[in-house]
Amino acid sequence: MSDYSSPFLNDQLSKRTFIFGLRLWVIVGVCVGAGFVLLLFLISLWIVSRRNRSLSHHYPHQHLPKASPKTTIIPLVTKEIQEIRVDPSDAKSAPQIFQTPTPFSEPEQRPQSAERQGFLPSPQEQSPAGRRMIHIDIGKDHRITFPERGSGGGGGASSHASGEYRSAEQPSIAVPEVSHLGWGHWYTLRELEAATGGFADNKVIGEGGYGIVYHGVLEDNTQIAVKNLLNNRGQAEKEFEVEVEAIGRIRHKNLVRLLGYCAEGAHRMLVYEYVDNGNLEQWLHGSLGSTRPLSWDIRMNIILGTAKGLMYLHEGLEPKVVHRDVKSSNILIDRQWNPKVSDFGLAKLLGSEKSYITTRVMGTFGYVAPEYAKTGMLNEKSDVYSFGILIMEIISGRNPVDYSRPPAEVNLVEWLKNMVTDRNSEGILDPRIPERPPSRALKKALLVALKCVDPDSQKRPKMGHVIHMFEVDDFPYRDERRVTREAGRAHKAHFPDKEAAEAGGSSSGRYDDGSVSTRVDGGRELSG
Ligand SMILES: Nc1ncnc2c1ncn2[C@@H]1O[C@H](COP(=O)(O)OP(=O)(O)OP(=O)(O)O)[C@@H](O)[C@H]1O
Repeated sequence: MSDYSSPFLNDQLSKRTFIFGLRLWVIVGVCVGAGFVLLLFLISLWIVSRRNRSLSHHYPHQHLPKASPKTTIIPLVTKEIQEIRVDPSDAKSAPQIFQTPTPFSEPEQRPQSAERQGFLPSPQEQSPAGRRMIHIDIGKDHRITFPERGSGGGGGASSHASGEYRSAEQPSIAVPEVSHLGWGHWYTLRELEAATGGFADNKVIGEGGYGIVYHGVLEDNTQIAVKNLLNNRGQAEKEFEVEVEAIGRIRHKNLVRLLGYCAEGAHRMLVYEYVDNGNLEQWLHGSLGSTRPLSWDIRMNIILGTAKGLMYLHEGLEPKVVHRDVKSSNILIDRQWNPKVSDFGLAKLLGSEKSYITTRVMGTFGYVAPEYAKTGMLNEKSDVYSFGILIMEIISGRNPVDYSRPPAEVNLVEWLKNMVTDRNSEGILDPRIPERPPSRALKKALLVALKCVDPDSQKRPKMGHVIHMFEVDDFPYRDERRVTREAGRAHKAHFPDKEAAEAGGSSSGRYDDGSVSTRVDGGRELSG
């Protein structure tokens, strides 16, 4: 059968056809080829349509410019996205997206959607040179372009900001040249060197636990404080990230504003607004205060402003931010005597309604809440405790712990409590305060301070309550008794055993306003 059909098939295929006299096998070959090409074309069409469908699923608003009001669009990128980072150590890394706390009380800053934020990465494209480009829109007029670095070459980023353009082909550096983050700037090392005279010694403002702080002036004459982190210390790099992510977007007139940061090679720097009137420690205990002591009104303004800054961290953000190192050197003062809380390096984000067990206890001796020091249990009430110590420091002009004083006065809380129980509130006042404050105002401030250092953290007021107590004018009639009662509680915070020993066979009775009196030391009365 095959012997017969083969020559027959050959004959048939070799016959000439009417199409240009071509042989049949040529026509068949052309048809098979054309069919194959058509098949490939259809397959590619199918793949493209599938890809489009998947994109429209992930980024629906790109294809739905006007979403129906009834349609809730949940973008892939969440509302909290505020920062994009490229890991300079990994040439192939994709931009990473971080979540940071969302301020509640600033609706105009609250991101409405990833679309409004302009954070949606556009599809990756091919550059003319064949390198992959990643474009990220970060605001109305801002776009960062990351060329993917090839194996041999350095990468860079171009930024288009309000007409400004920096070419991606500029000198090969390993990180973005200048970028406008959603909340601030990515500064280059070069820019910060230029601003600080090459990090000159005469530009050093001070040195803290995490690095040296320099004063700088940017090209546009903006004054800045550059904190150069010692990232060779394990903790500093971590603190850097915590600080950047936690406070980049936070805006409040009583909080020092982070303008941006620099991360080039091993360098890690934070760039802050420059606050130009020293810090509270310098005004209370340093040269600034000895030449021009702060008035009572200024001190009260500093207490109230600091309370407002802390209240914003605790009650105006979700998740809330616990400062963890409230102290006088972290309260900067501007020319209008407004306080600005600085140094969020110790800040740790907390989920609402729960305490956080920290990996290590941090903070500054003399300001640390007893429960925090003992257990590492941390919540915003630890800040309230430190704030209570700060009020005492501001009123008395004394350091929280001062070993140059007689033993009974070394600890500020103990000394202050003794002064209160001896009904000598006036003796607590910093003798350098030019004018004596009204007695009522002094007692109110002492009462609030003592409430803040209550040994029971649950009984400490929230910062919002603290502000209320300062602002309302209905200070309790029997204020003296309340102050001494709080003094008793404060004493227990530091010296629970000593208190019991001192009290010995103490007796107690109840006042008609519900307060309880305790007799100690053979007759001296503490109300509590
Ligand atoms: N934004 C700023 N504007 C002006 N001065 C600043 C600014 N930030 C910090 N300083 C000053 O720089 C110095 C060092 O500050 P830094 O916060 O690093 O350390 P610290 O608060 O003294 O100690 P710690 O690191 O233990 O908190 C301080 O004198 C501080 O007042």
